[in-house]
Order: sequence, then structure tokens, then C-alpha cells
Amino acid sequence: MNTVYTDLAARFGTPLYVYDRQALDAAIDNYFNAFSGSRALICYAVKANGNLSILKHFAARGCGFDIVSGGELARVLAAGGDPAKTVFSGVGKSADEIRFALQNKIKCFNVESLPELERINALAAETGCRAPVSLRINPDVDAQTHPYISTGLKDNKFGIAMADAEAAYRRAAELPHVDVLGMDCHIGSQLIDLSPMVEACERLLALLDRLAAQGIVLQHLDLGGGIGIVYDPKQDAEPDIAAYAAAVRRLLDGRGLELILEPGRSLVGNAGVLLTRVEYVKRGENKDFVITDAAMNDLLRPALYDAYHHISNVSAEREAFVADIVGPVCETGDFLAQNRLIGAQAGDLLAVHGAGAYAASMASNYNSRPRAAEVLLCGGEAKLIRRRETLDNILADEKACLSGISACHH
Ligand SMILES: Cc1ncc(COP(=O)(O)O)c(C=O)c1O
Ligand SMILES: N[C@@H](CCCC[NH3+])C(=O)O
Repeated sequence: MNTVYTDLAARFGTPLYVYDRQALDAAIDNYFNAFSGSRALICYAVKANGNLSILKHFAARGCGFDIVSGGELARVLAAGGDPAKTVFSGVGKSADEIRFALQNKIKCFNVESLPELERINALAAETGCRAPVSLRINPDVDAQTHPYISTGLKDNKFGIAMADAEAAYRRAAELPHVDVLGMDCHIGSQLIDLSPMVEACERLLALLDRLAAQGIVLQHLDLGGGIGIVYDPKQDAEPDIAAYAAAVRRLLDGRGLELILEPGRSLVGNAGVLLTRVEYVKRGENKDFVITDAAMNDLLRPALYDAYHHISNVSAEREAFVADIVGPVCETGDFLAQNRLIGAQAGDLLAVHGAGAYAASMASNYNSRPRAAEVLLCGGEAKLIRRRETLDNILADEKACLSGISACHH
């Protein structure tokens, strides 16, 4: 029995996300050690877990941030992160988001298309400044990951095609209100074999050389995020960050480029669990179900990608049976695991592992379920870093509009 988890569940209720600061530190140290000696800036990808206390911790550890919305920039600012270490990715940056980022003097826009480049130039002119830009190049490398989280193939919506890249850089160099600083890519997420990332780096460097020959000299190379984590200890191998770092450092040797990385999942994924209580065990003719108080709105990954998360019984070891572990949401796709060998009975506390990344940040209020609380373990101390949402929180914005509706009655 894990008494820490049992105590936390009793104190804060379930479902509950629990993160371990020591594990966050170990993950960031892993990157710092692998890239020590190179000019590398780690820009944590806020989308993986944007909790303000986690951002504050990464900022204190010297990290910058990778954002994909004005909302994520607001998070970085609220957490005391440095906009001058913040890069802005994403295919659909709105004019308001671009203005907000210009006003806050972010490090760089990772530009994903020519129309976006023109818009940034125009808005920088309007704001009376120059916009720092990098072009996100789609290297057409197969990341060999789930198709929904593969981003570096020609058919994906992300980045500027390699074939169009030189012309795009020439256009950027002509624009009066942008400073062309760098080049970036991000080929996908949850990569276990990192050789496609090295291949992408090689392709980008070849492009960088072709540009230099035309007088367009860049200062930084941003290789994105994407390094995977072990979700299933029986199946997954640990990605070799040190070997990846060594390969990248060899390729960059003597080039004087600043290296930027945008890891998300690999910094937080295995630092978190989702604690959930078993409400019922329902035995069926063909199938058994373990019904928990956590659902797809708390952890979407199994429903969305058929993703595997290891699930353990925190309360007791019991005789195991095969069951679907499902939540209370009214969707057949609402499962945390399917056909899983698990020993559990009503009232038991379960831990869903690998829930530090893309769990709380993808949570929703579907079925009017309040989003769960989040706790950060700091040594022996448990700190609440997000209060459990209340029904009042959920209803407030609609209640505020109700009187207008009654006025419409005929
Ligand atoms: C542009 C960009 N950078 C960084 C990340 C973070 O990726 P990961 O969590 O796989 O490290 C993502 C998400 O895949 C992304 O789209
Ligand atoms: N949300 C995804 C990863 C997408 C990464 C965003 N670019 C996951 O849970 O695995």
C-alpha cells in the first residue's frame, strides 16, 4: 500500500493529479547533463502541463517556454517565466495573439506558413517594432509514432515544406519588420527511437548551409520536442537522450548556433499519476468492468489514441481478473484501459501512471464534471497547486447570461 497516495486521496479527494517535484528535477537534469557544454536553451512545452506552479518551477530551473497560444503566454507571464526565453509555435496564430506576443517581447515566433509571416510583418509594423522569427520547416521525416501525433510528414498541417523553404527564407529576409533568426522543426511526439530526430536535424542543417550560401545566416536551430517516455515498462524502451544529444552536438560542432529544444512530455509525463477511486465492479456475461471516478475528461489519451497507461492498485493486492477500467462518462470510448489484468474492488484507490503530461492539460468539463485538483509533492510536503473545480465554477459564465434569455420569451 502506498500510504502517501492514500493520505493524499483522503485529504484532497479523487480524482486527483499528483506530481513529484523530485521527478521533475531529475527529468530536467537529464537534459541539462546531456546538453551541458553546448549553448542549449530548454523551452518547456507548456501544452504538456501548464499548471502555473510547474511553470514557476521550470522557470526557476532556468528553462524557457514553448507556447502555442496567447493563453499559454499568459500562463508563462503569470508564473514569472521570461518572455525573452519564450518561443511561439502553432499554425493558427491570431492577430491578437501575435500583438500580445510582440508587446511582451518574446524570443521568437516559430512561423508555420507564408501568410503567417506576412501577418507578423504587418503587425510588427503596426506595433512599431521588428518581430524575431524562425521558420518551422517540415522535414518530411517519419517519426514512427501514432498518426495523430506525427507532425513532420508532408501531409501534416505543420510547418513550411522543405521544397518551399528557401523561397520562404528569401521572402522573410526582404520583409522590413522581421528579423530572421532561426530555423525549427518538430516532427512528432512520443518518439522512442530518436534517429528520425537526428535525420531531421541533418536535413535542416543542409538547408541552413544552402541559405548561408545565399547570404541568409541564422543564429539558432530549434529541434522541437518529441522525446517519448516509458508508459508500459513491459514494452517500451527508454529513449536514449544522451545518445541523441551526442549526435546533435556532433552535427552542430563548430557552427556557433544556439540550440533550442522544446520538450514537454519527457519533462513531466512520468512525474505524475492520476489517483482514482473504484466506485463499482460490474461483472458482465462477456466482460467485467472496473468503474472509477476518473474518466476520459480527466485523461483523454486512452480514448483519443488508444494509449496505454499502467494502472496499479494503491489500496491492496487482490486476485486479478481481466476488465475494462472505465469512467462514469456516457461514451463507449470512455475507458482508462481495456482488457486489463487488475485486482480491484469497490472503494480501492488506483493510480494511473504516466499522467503528468497531456492529462490535466487536456481535461474538460464533459458531462459537467468539475476538473480534478492537482497536488505537487515537494519532499515530504504536499502542496495543492490547483483547487478542485466546483459546480459554481462550471455554471458561473452561463448563469451570468440566464436573465437575458428569460427576456426573450414571447
Ligand atoms: C511545436 C511543438 N513543440 C513541442 C512539443 C512538445 O512535444 P513533446 O511533449 O512530445 O515533447 C509539441 C507537441 O508535440 C509541439 O507541437
Ligand atoms: N496530446 C498528445 C501529444 C500531442 C502533442 C502536441 N503537439 C498526447 O497526449 O500524447
